[in-house]
Amino acid sequence: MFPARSRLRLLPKRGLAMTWEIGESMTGMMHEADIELNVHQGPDYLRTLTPEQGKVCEKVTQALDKQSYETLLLHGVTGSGKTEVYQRLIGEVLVKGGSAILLVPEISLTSQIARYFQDQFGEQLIVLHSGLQVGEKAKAWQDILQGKIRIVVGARSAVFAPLPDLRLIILDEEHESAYHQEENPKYHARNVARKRMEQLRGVVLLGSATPSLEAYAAAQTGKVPLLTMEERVNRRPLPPVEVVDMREELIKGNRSMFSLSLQDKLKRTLERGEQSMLFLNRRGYSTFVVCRECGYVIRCHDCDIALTYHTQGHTMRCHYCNHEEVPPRTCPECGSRYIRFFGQGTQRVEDEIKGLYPAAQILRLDFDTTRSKDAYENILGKFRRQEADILVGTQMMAKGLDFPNVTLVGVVAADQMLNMPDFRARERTFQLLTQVAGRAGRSQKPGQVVIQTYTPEDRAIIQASQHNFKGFFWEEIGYRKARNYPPFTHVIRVTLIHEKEEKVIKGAHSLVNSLRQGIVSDQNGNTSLDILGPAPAVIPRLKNHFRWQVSVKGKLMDTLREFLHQGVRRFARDPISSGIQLNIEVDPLSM
Ligand SMILES: Nc1ncnc2c1ncn2[C@@H]1O[C@H](COP(=O)(O)OP(=O)(O)OP(=O)(O)O)[C@@H](O)[C@H]1O
Ligand SMILES: [Zn+2]
Repeated sequence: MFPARSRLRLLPKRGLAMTWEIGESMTGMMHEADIELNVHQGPDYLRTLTPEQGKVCEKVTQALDKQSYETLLLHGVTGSGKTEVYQRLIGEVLVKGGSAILLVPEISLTSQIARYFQDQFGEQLIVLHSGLQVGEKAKAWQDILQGKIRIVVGARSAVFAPLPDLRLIILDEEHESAYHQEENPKYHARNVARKRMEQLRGVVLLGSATPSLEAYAAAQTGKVPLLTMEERVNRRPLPPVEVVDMREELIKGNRSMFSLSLQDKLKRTLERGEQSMLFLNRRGYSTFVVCRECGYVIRCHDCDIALTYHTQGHTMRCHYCNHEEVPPRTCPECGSRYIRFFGQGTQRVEDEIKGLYPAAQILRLDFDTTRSKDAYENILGKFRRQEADILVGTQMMAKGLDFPNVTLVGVVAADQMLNMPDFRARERTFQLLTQVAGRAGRSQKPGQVVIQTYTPEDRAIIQASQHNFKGFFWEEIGYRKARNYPPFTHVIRVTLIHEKEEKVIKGAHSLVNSLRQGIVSDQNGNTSLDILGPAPAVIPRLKNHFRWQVSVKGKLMDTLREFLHQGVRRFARDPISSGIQLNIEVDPLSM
């Protein structure tokens, strides 16, 4: 039923003992030593699908057979074996003469997938990503066009791969914002996939353990069929998650960035010779203001967005509406003097671990250590080969990775992401925590997870610690509705960019005025459109240019587009607008 594989090769060590079907014809071709190995690690394509995997494959195959366009959403918990499902489906497509694209959000994940698929697909598969040299890329496209390549695995831009007879595009980790290209040409890989499959009457499969609110909402309305895998492979349990209240650590006199519990678990994991992963949010470009005693975070009254602290001017600002306040000396909630400006780096985490466990081998995976071309692969490769005990990193290592020896996962500061100045901050936090927790205990050894936070009562943290996606979805969707945020509305953001700050500020105000003129209200003064700002952008100054932003929000995209279009035309007639660069983003993924 599945394509014969062209050559025999043993898989890299996975250390999994499970039920394998070993085909007769195969055992005959192997040496005894190999058979021994394969009882444990056999070729992937010989795996027996779990009943849940089987059902999902069946459903998608039916969609493929219809030869009409369809998008399906696969919600499968971490470690439920989505990769295996993708492999079967692609095998299926190949047998029927088609070709397929599998997208992953980050380059670092392509090699793991390629390794997983290599034995079954061999030379018919290619990994495409923006890290390829021009020559390599040109050669790859030629091979693709000539039909030598039938499967493309890659990051975002691989969605454009010109495969003949394209039948299936899979987006793994569909919730990831990396699928959205923010620079010109702006696009979202999901939308490109959809368009291509509409034209070719094929299937788009979105997969994730933490689907985006948008995708899951579409599934709830019945627009997109929902497929689920609720259990991990071999019924392994999801790891228990301990939420540590960092306010109490302070009371205990522990000023380290690691709670006593996390310190203890790290030590024991090291002693057992197992591996740990420690997560931190990406280097903070925004600092929020928190009370270390009660966990209170200062937010904008109108937008419910964490205020961002600016050293310059010693002030806090809302990046949606530009509300500004002086940071309080004492906590408005509990009166404590422990008001702090928050933002920590991976480097500090590494240093502190070295202090606590001098013998531990530590690897760091973040923006700074992965600038060179092969850095990701090198670091992850070392960790996979168990040449290090602890991997410290940002969310770039949160998803998809499958390391059997990782039994402890620690989230150093869950609040860092929760308090990003963005209405999606809570959704992002839930996704990150769930994904991160999903890295632990994926093999026989049971895993455990520690989440450190100043706000253990936050619903994103509670639901993630209970692995409760549905619970989180319904709470969050209610919040979005109450606050009129997407997916109930659309947002278009205009960023004004110029060398002179004064000009940008004047321009931004002029744009708001121009937009206001276009607001039509009903007899009761209600309008279906909202203007947010002007306010400095989250990154207020970039490459020596000042940046301010104005956003418009409304229920209907067409109305909103037209409204903005008219407003920008009026703005263009104001002399202040000359020379100001406008960057317009429709439904931006970060705000
Ligand atoms: N049918 C199966 N039988 C045995 N092992 C399996 C089967 N399917 C998958 N596995 C193994 O289970 C582990 C988890 O699978 P996989 O990495 O595909 O999970 P996932 O659903 O993609 O998780 P995540 O969302 O965390 O990336 C892998 O080590 C994989 O090799
Ligand atoms: Zn505000």
